Amino acid sequence: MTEPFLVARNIAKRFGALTALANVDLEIRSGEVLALLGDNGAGKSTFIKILAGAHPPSDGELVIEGSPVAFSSPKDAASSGIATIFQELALSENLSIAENVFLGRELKRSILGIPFLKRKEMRQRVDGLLKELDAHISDPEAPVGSLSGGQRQAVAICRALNLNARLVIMDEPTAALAVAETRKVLALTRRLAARGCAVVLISHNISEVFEVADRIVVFRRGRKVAERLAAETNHEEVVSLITGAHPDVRALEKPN
Ligand SMILES: Nc1ncnc2c1ncn2[C@@H]1O[C@H](COP(=O)(O)OP(=O)(O)OP(=O)(O)O)[C@@H](O)[C@H]1O
Repeated sequence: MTEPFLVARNIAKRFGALTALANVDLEIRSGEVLALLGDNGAGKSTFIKILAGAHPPSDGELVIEGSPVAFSSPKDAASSGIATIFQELALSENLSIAENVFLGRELKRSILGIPFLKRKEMRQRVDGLLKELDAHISDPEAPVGSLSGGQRQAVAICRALNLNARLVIMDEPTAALAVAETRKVLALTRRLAARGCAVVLISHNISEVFEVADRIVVFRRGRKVAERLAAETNHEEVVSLITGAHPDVRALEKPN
């Protein structure tokens, strides 16, 4: 088996007296969609915020391709190849797709000391990424504000790929989408993995998770309580792992 892209070892996060995460060990592999499931408050968001450099862990370490990393900001995580696509997407409504994809890192050339944007090159790069993702957008010059929810997800994914992301974390990407758009975003998720990215997907929709995930990890009360290959589990078992009715979880949670 290939080396994982990222290993989380014994991760804990405390907020004052509250333990949001404890003893989380997890491997995230390139080319794989890993779904993170768990009830409200299980610790999923806290965990991805640690991966994304938004929170430092209270304990434990993250190791990327064999080397320990310590992020002090989301920028640090981004330079290690980690991109997070939060539900809000953080796109600029009145800018075009290419402008959004290159925001803050525009390609420029200098003529007689005056900087000019390399618009054509940026547009070509974005067209290439959209094509690779099989995302059809009829007018790439249109402002992002006029795009559908699924198309916006595609733009956010293009931005991540343009930053050379090796791990893309998607937080409930389909929560606000209609059925047809959901299908497209799930297909995009698979294509990211096929391209060699590691993908972590947070979702509350178990059927959707079975459509795209290779592996399923369940968090409960701040702990990782189960890890399964999607092909070796089923909807019913996953529900019982989330609710704690599963015998494995009951054994873990039994008071000493
Ligand atoms: N910044 C914070 N300060 C204090 N407590 C926090 C903070 N962030 C999260 N928590 C607490 O940590 C625990 C885990 O929350 P987290 O948001 O990670 O869960 P979740 O699994 O993502 O849930 P949801 O699906 O509702 O987003 C909760 O008890 C939450 O109240």
